[in-house]
Amino acid sequence: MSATRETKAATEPVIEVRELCNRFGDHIVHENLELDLLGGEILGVVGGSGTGKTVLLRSIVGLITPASGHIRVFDQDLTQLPAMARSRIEQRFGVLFQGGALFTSLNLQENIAVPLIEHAGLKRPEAEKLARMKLALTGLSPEAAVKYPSELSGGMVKRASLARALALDPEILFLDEPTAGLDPIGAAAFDRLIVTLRDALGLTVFLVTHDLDTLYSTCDRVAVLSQRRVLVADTLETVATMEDEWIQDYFNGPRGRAASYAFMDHSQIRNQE
Ligand SMILES: Nc1ncnc2c1ncn2[C@@H]1O[C@H](COP(=O)(O)OP(=O)(O)OP(=O)(O)O)[C@@H](O)[C@H]1O
Repeated sequence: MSATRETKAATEPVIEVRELCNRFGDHIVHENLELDLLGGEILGVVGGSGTGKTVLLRSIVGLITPASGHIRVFDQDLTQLPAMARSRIEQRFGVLFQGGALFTSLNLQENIAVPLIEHAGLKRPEAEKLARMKLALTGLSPEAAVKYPSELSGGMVKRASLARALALDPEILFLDEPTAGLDPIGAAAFDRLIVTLRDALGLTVFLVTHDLDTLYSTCDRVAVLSQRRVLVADTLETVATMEDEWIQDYFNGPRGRAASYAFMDHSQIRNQE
């Protein structure tokens, strides 16, 4: 856990994934995968390329139907629910996809107004007013609200996409590689924004990332995907000491050590010197 911010105690699981199997033809991605997401936590999901992090996220949010297994959210098994009931639960999710997935033909406030009109039944002027508030929440100015995605920097696109993910006041936020493509300063600012929003809005966050700085600066726990399952889900300190080749290369290779050192508090650094 980062020494730079206070840990908010995670409580009961809000998502329980059990015996999850996903396959594409002969290619088995997950086999009896088990994972809990605890209320109020930021859970980092890491693993080598192709280990199925995005497939796991997409299975939970309902974009992939698993071959078998159970995904219990707020004590209801999504794999057993009729479509309407499932959709009601999914409306409590906000998702930031890789690349942002904004509509290129709409400006930012129109983009964020779409879910407010479609799912919350708001009229366009109210929806766009609320959209501007959501944009402000993610640090974007009123001037940015009338810009089109092509007119924005990568960091602004990420913030706007986050504003859209927050449009319907979700309880659980899913982020797929939120800092990919951002420069280190933009990425660090985005990391801080995630923690601030989690604390201010009481969110629970499922965060897929390769970014070690993001893990150290935001996550309460880390889940490592390997060999078609979750190898371990625990605090960074515990995970980083596990005797597993990928974990050791990732957390204790040069980049991992640099990230860990950067987020240690100074007394820990002094004790090591
Ligand atoms: N729609 C699909 N059809 C066929 N195979 C798929 C599909 N979606 C994902 N896969 C395969 O499932 C595996 C896991 O993909 P996934 O995108 O979840 O990996 P990942 O861990 O998120 O990787 P990365 O870190 O590179 O983004 C990959 O081998 C991928 O090719």
